[in-house]
Amino acid sequence: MYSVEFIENKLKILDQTKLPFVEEYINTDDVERISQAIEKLEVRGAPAIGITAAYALALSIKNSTIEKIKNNFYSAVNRLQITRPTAVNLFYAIDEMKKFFEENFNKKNLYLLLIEKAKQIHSNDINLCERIAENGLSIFKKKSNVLTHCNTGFLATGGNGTALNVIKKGYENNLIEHVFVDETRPLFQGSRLTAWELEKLKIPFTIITDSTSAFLMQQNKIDLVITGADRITLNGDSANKIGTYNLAVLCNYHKIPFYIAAPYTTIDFNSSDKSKIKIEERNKKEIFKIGNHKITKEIYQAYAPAFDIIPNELISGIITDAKIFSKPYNFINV
Ligand SMILES: CSC[C@H]1O[C@H](OP(=O)(O)O)[C@H](O)[C@@H]1O
Repeated sequence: MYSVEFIENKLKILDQTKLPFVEEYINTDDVERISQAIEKLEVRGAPAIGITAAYALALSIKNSTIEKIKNNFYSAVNRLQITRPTAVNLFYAIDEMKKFFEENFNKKNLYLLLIEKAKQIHSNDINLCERIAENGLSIFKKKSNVLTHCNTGFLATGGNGTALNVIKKGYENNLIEHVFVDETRPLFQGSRLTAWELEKLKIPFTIITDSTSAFLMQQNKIDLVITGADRITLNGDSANKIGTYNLAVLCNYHKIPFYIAAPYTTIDFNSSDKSKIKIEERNKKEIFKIGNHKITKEIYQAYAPAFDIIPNELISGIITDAKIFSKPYNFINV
């Protein structure tokens, strides 16, 4: 299974808002519909939205006349660029596709070439996921109880995932005792998506509320924490799902290793530190409801940042496709 697949000249998106109860797909070749799928988190996860954008850019010229190719392509660039601001993988993929478009603009079969480029970005991520998982094995000093936050499995990537793929590989090597899964409010990527993936993988897990992690740490029930990232700056400051900073601070207090797993496509080589990271702010209504069920009055004030920032000093190691980086982090020459 994949979060997204390119089949019969359309993008097939597994609608993650319907999981874990319904496996329903969005089949489309329309850039606007794909952009909305990213904004509504029907497809989500830093690498997955980059891959999705790459296919969308190829599809943007699928039925173009020669005269309209440039306008259609760059309109799609502009539309996709404003979908979600934090995951740098989105902008990495857009830049890769733009460069390829400009280099091959005069070629007759440009649409097919762009599709092949998008497929290359997709298959590259499949490979990066596996290398992250292999590199991550060394973080397990014994059979461990692991806590993770949000969703970082195949639903969030083009392959088998980042942090959740490290957990998968660890389990396959008899290094995982149990996985604690933060539900991850307000959109429940943990209790809906990570739980669904771990069920499929037959890995033992327990869902907890986001506020339970501290109590588990206090009882010495967590051996390590591993999460993903949406943007990592050159000095290792990292943005990830809201609530990750809480975990990093707790790990520091309880002397529990805190790891981040991410491919190089999540490293922002243009940003020196956390001051440069733009945090997506979502509609406050996402806090006021669970699914379609309202839980309080929408007239109330609320604040819904989708991510927070983990300063590099709280990160025990950053597991990438190249290796595990340690402090002091410096990704300039990666
Ligand atoms: C492997 S990247 C997963 C990353 O993306 C998630 O954010 P969202 O669900 O809003 O796309 C979360 O930050 C995960 O760590």
